[in-house]
Amino acid sequence: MSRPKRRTRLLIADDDSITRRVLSNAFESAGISSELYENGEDLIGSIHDEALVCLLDLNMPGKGGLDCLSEIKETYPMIEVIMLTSVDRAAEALQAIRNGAFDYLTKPFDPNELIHTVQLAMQASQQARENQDLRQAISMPSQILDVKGSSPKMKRVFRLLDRLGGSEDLVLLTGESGTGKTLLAKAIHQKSLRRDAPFVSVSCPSLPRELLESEMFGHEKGAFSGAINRRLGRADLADGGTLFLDEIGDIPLELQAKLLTFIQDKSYFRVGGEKLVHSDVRLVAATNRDLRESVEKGMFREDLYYRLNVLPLEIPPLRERLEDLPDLLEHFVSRFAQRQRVKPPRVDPSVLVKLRQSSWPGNIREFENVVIRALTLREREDILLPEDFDVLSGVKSETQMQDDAGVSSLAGKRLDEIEKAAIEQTLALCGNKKSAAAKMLGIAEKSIYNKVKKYGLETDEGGASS
Ligand SMILES: Nc1ncnc2c1ncn2[C@@H]1O[C@H](COP(=O)(O)OP(=O)(O)OP(=O)(O)O)[C@@H](O)[C@H]1O
Repeated sequence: MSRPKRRTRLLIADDDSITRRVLSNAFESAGISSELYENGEDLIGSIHDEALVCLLDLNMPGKGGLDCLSEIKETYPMIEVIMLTSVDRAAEALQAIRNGAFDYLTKPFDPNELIHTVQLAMQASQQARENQDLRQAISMPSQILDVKGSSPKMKRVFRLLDRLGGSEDLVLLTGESGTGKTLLAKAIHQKSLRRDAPFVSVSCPSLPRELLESEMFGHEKGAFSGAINRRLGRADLADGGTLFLDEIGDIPLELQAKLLTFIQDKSYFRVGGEKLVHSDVRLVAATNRDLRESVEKGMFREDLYYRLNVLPLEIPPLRERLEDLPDLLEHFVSRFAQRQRVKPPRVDPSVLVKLRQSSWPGNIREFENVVIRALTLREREDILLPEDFDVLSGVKSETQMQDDAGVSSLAGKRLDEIEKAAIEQTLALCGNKKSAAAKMLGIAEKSIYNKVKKYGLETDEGGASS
């Protein structure tokens, strides 16, 4: 899978060709490529949302720098604009700052100042985008959640869920990967009085400790190199709603004390901050680890374990509730058809007989993926047949990498190629959930993030929240 080529991040408009050349050479030598335009109209006509910074000559014929600035800020508020001007027009440059420009530079340019200012503006723009991404990670609970299942084990879960929804207490969801903990966390939120406020999730193991702390609790400007602005954390963003702490069993030991205080008082310090911040959140946590065992191994604080374990809710693995398969199958078939805007195919009764034969180690996530694959590749439009699921065994043997045929076909291959293919296929099987894929592959979640980066397997998966 090759990544799309990144578009140029710095756009420059100046009607003077010598200035354009000087600027372009200076940035080139600093490793920053730029796009050059002779006037403001051309720059505005070519601007794109991957641009981080625009350098605009204040005094261009036609559309001047100030006009361009207001158009850019209106359409792309996160692109930073730096004005280029002569010393005698400083008053106009100040007006530009008041209108939202990041800074201004006077001709002749000092190359170091030029590059430094552009780098700062690029960081600021990137930071603004990250903050926006963070806001988008908040899923407003507008859709009705379809939690399926009619097995006695799921009926018990639903009964408990009804009782828990009304309470404000922390709920701990436990269960294997793919059993539906995230979906149930959202259901708990929807059943609560906080349902119209945000549901915000944070995935504990996907980031190194420092970043995770900043992701959860935010940071103040200057907290560490690169922290050029205050950044809100997920705890801030969940104010009034529910904060879902996914994979809490993987939270680094050094952060557990801060989390304990947060759970008890709902207050915290942003990284580098001195003011105690309060957020009115309801907490739901999830783990697929045995936390008791982690406590015994010294990897999890005992006080935090007791604090979390007040309202535990165990979600059973799919193999213990195969009675749910018909409901789940019908659900995924009709959802698939809805999304494709087609009539759902009939399901041959022997499909279920076949599906019952698996133990579904990847639980509902695996089941969902298998059903979607079968629907996509099915022979006949009007009916889903057991043969359409033959791909099922193929997928399994690839991911388990256990069967002899698989092993012999690997002989002589480069190890990194095998690793890349294994990761790619397992991610596909797990709906691009890195945590689930890491578990299946028996590697730490941090490693899968590193390897995905190394092999260029980045996808559109829901960032830190998944
Ligand atoms: N009871 C259910 N009814 C319908 N869909 C379900 C049900 N349970 C899970 N799913 C679907 O299965 C997929 C996996 O569920 P989810 O992400 O909630 O699992 P999880 O336990 O949080 O996994 P992980 O531990 O790996 O994060 C999702 O697409 C979810 O919508």
